[in-house]
Amino acid sequence: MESSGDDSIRVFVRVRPPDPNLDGDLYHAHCVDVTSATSLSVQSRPEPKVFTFDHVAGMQTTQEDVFSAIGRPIIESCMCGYNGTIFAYGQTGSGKTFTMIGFEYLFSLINREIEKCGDLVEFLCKCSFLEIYNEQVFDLLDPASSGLHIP
Ligand SMILES: Nc1ncnc2c1ncn2[C@@H]1O[C@H](COP(=O)(O)OP(=O)(O)OP(=O)(O)O)[C@@H](O)[C@H]1O
Repeated sequence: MESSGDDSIRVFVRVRPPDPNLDGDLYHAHCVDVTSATSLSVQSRPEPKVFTFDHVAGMQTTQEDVFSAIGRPIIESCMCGYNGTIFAYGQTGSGKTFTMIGFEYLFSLINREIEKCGDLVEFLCKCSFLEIYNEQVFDLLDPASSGLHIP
């Protein structure tokens, strides 16, 4: 999801390629077709169901493509003082972690600002990894975490 510009929430779908370890028929079986840059169709009877989103990225999409479409605009608007959230949602193994990893661009923009402004600016970056599983929130950076309380 992307929050920036005119729309407060944007929904971006990434269709992941099949696991290369799957054997023959399973590898080639699929039930989702990307029909345009904003729609996909899911096989169902009697006819496929079409869903539309702000953006649909097919199996060939690279990390760079996803980053340009989602990460870069959010990071740039954060550097202008706006709040931004990228939230990955999907079933186990659907590629949330794979898609979200990589923070270098944010740090390169911070370094650029520091070089420009020196001591006049200060940046604070915090990072947390949380998992919501079976309606419980886990801190993935704290192995002792056993379900965080939400007030
Ligand atoms: N677009 C992709 N292209 C190639 N491999 C992918 C892609 N997306 C995910 N994978 C691979 O699929 C596996 C599962 O992905 P990942 O761990 O990111 O899923 P997840 O949604 O974070 O799962 P979980 O909810 O269980 O943590 C990993 O081995 C990852 O490398």
